[in-house]
Amino acid sequence: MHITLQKSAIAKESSVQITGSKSESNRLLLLKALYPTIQLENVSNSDDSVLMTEALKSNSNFVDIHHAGTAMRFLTAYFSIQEGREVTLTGSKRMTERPVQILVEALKELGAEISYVENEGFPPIKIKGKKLTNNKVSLQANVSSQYISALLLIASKLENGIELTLEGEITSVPYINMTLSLLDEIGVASSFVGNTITVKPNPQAPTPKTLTVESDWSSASYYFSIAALSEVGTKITLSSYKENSLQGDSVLVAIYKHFGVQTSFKNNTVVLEKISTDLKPFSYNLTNAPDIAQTIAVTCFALGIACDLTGLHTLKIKETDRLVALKTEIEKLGGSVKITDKSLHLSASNKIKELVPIATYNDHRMAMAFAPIALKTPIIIEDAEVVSKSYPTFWKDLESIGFKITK
Ligand SMILES: O=C(O)C1=C[C@@H](OP(=O)(O)O)[C@@H](O)[C@H](O)C1
Ligand SMILES: C=C(OP(=O)(O)O)C(=O)O
Repeated sequence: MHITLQKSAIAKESSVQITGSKSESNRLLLLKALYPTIQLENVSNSDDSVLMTEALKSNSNFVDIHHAGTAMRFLTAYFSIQEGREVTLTGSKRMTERPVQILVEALKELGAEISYVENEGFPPIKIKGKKLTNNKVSLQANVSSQYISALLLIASKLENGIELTLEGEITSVPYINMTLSLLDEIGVASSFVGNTITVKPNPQAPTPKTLTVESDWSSASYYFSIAALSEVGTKITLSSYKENSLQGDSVLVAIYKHFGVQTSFKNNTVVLEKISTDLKPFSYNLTNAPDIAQTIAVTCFALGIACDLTGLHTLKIKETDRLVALKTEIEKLGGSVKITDKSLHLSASNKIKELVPIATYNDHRMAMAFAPIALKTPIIIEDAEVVSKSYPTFWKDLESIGFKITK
């Protein structure tokens, strides 16, 4: 479904309720499968979390998790410890191009039995669930933190826990800390010192406990962008958020100050207010928050300012090669972008072409990141339904704050 976003202006004051964090949800869903006394509230309604829930419930020996990267990596670890079960785990065509070798090798070091069904290093994989008896493992930490979180999520169910040595520069660190914090909330002890993470064994179910998932900060990023492109005085209230988030993408609060957006926290909500139009070029290293790269690049383009984004080495193996996708689509709109395999440079420009069809490459974040352009000029978003990977009600929520959308 291709949609057209007419040139829009949003209400002076508006509010949106955003679904739970998909990262927190997919961790907690797995932990709930391991420790059923946990209860969850505000679980994400994203496709990725629905797929995770279904995969954990299913007794089938064939599990397809479509485009869900965290589900692919977390379930690889989960099925490795389901003694006596054999599962073939696969996903979309793109998923069969997203590497899992580092995780598979680490699990094998712990004693897992996993084989590749088609291409060495990539899904589909066949997992024979076993009791894993080793507890020491080292792995390369600069490709995806999801491999590390996957190991940590099952660690407390291993006889001797885990002692994990991280090699090389550690990428997406806040996601590792999120995993450890959630383990802590259910009573699993861990430490992260230098490049070593230790998780203590804990076979016991925690005393019944309800955990409330904070809403998704990556989804909130599109509203930061909308606020940045709106008139001074525009206010958007998002719920349910807290000031001390486990989600690294909450760094948006600091980043969007640069684009004139002031953020305040009030009773589980976050209020974004556009307060100034003083604009300067922007530089930032996004190693800790890769999922907001597209949002920021498009904000800068729409504001007409130059930006230098670094630390983007993980973008090439996400839903699509996001560096190439950003360059291609921003240039269709009239911008000028230079990329390497880990950085993006956008030149300042002051014209945006009208009614350009933006390709989304099965990537929810391409669709959502480009939508705020409609505040400047009409735009077409192709295959707009991709947003359901993380934020199924995105278009409805945009309409509710004043975007004019036609099919
Ligand atoms: O653990 C997680 O929930 C995630 C980790 C990040 O991946 P990488 O560590 O591969 O960068 C992030 O991009 C992804 O959307 C979610
Ligand atoms: C990269 C993402 O997800 P995943 O790796 O879980 O597919 C994302 O949501 O931006």
